[in-house]
Amino acid sequence: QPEPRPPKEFVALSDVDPTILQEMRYYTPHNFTGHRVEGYRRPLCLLTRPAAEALRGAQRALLRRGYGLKVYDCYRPQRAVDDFVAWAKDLDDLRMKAEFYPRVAKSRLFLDGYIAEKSGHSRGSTLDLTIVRLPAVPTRPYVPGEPLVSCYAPKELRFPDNSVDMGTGYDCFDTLSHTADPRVQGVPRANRMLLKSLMEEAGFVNLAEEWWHYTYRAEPFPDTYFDFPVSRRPAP
Ligand SMILES: C[C@@H](N)C(=O)N[C@H](C)C(=O)O
Ligand SMILES: [Zn+2]
Repeated sequence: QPEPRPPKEFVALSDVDPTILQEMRYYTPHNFTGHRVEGYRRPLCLLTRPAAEALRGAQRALLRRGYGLKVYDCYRPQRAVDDFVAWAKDLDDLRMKAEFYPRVAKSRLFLDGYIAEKSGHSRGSTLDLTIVRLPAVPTRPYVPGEPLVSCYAPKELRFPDNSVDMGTGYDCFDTLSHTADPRVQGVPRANRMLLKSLMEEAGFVNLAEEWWHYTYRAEPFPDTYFDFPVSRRPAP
């Protein structure tokens, strides 16, 4: 049985805006599961065309200020979500807890809204992203088994990320990641609010539990959860 390919309404973000940086975490073991997630065949950001074009608008506004966007996750196949669900059932696998959910019980991650069994990402118009000061400083790869540092430690102690300081790292499952958490003040709060205002201006809506998660309001597939793997469309 041949694998389903991306429908024609989906584009590679790099074809729409090659200036947006990409660090596709679920293609790598540097994520809350500690393994490459099912369905990520390539380190690619796929989105529906309207969402990608709207994102290009936000990027243009940011480039004028000497900053740019970096995406961590875009379209996420349902099989990847199912992989998250299977991982969550194994309560003994706490490999990545010390970095990604030090204060939250693994059994609470779905209940507390940090991961969804039916995710907007699978509809193709949701993405996780941050802001990077340009020129972007190169980052190093994560080495499986290396000592982990909490995602809410001060930025200089966390795993290196060329993102501006958002108060926590990406996929930090903690109330400190709630976009409007009052304990986050000063520069990190201003950075979150800059991302929020840019993204809202471009037509996206934020998830209150995660400063990095946005959905395009006028998404073309509001009821469809796709399951094709992350790979390029064949050339026509
Ligand atoms: C897992 C995290 N990056 C995320 O996207 N969470 C939301 C709730 C989702 O799974 O849709
Ligand atoms: Zn997300």
